[in-house]
Amino acid sequence: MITVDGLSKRYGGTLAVDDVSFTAAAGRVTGFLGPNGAGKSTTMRIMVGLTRATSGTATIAGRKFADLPNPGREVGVLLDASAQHAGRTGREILTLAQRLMGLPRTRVEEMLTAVSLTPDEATRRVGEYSLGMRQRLGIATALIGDPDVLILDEPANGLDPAGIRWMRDLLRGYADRGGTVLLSSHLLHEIEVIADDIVMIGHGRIVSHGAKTELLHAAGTIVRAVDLARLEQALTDWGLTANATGDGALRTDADAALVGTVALESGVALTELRAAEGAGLEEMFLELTSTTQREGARA
Ligand SMILES: Nc1ncnc2c1ncn2[C@@H]1O[C@H](COP(=O)(O)OP(=O)(O)OP(=O)(O)O)[C@@H](O)[C@H]1O
Repeated sequence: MITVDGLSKRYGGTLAVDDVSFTAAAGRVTGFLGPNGAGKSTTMRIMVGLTRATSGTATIAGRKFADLPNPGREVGVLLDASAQHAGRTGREILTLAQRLMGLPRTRVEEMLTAVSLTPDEATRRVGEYSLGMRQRLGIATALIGDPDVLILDEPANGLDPAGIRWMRDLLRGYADRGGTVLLSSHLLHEIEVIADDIVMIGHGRIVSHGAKTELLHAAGTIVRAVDLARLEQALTDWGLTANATGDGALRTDADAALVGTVALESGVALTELRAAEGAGLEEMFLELTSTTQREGARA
């Protein structure tokens, strides 16, 4: 289990991580989702002791990374697949990790097989690897010590759809055996496909956290009416919040039965009434992404 408690990181005038708290549970794949610059990498770097927090703590199974006696046996880490030594072969990189952690030599071949790097690929220098191959090698390095916890920053970058499916199955199996997985992505779809739980971060702050199924189903109701303005007024009069979706509908947090009752009482004819599956999470994420891009354009 990973526990992040009140974590903040300030770089000069930038509050990169702002009072972030969440847990990543054993047996679950937790997706850490946020647009570029949201604070994911900084949070993960703090978890593994590469960056010092301004305040707050991050612990793995109750201990700080620096206090773990043989960290690679407890936490598998992949922060930047391109940071591997370009002049070494894949097998050499895994052999170094195997020796450093005091593991049996057989682990190297086991890991090459687990991540589907062929014997030919294993003898090539990493400098010649595609990004997808580097990700596979990085995941092999993270897994070699048979740790209980995995921390992976954007591991799906550079993987093709088949590669993403492969990774999902690998992480699923790992979590089903009791492992804790925290993986980051700036793509909602990737997280939706892979994760059980989602922690969404924007501008350094957690904006949403929960089981994926709950987040996707807590999305409210989409409703259309012949007279949309009258329906919006009626919902507001009932103390409900209704927002225009931009394509001629309203989205409200009220359930469909309540929206139907309001419409009936107000004499408004509905043309559509349905649960807004997934839309809440997606809209929230799109909003975060667009504000980040607008700020990027201003900068
Ligand atoms: N070493 C640093 N010095 C100054 N500012 C930094 C440093 N590292 C990160 N930042 C800033 O902190 C904020 C969060 O960056 P971070 O890399 O954690 O985001 P991210 O969510 O991982 O984004 P990305 O997906 O683009 O890597 C950004 O505004 C970034 O510019």
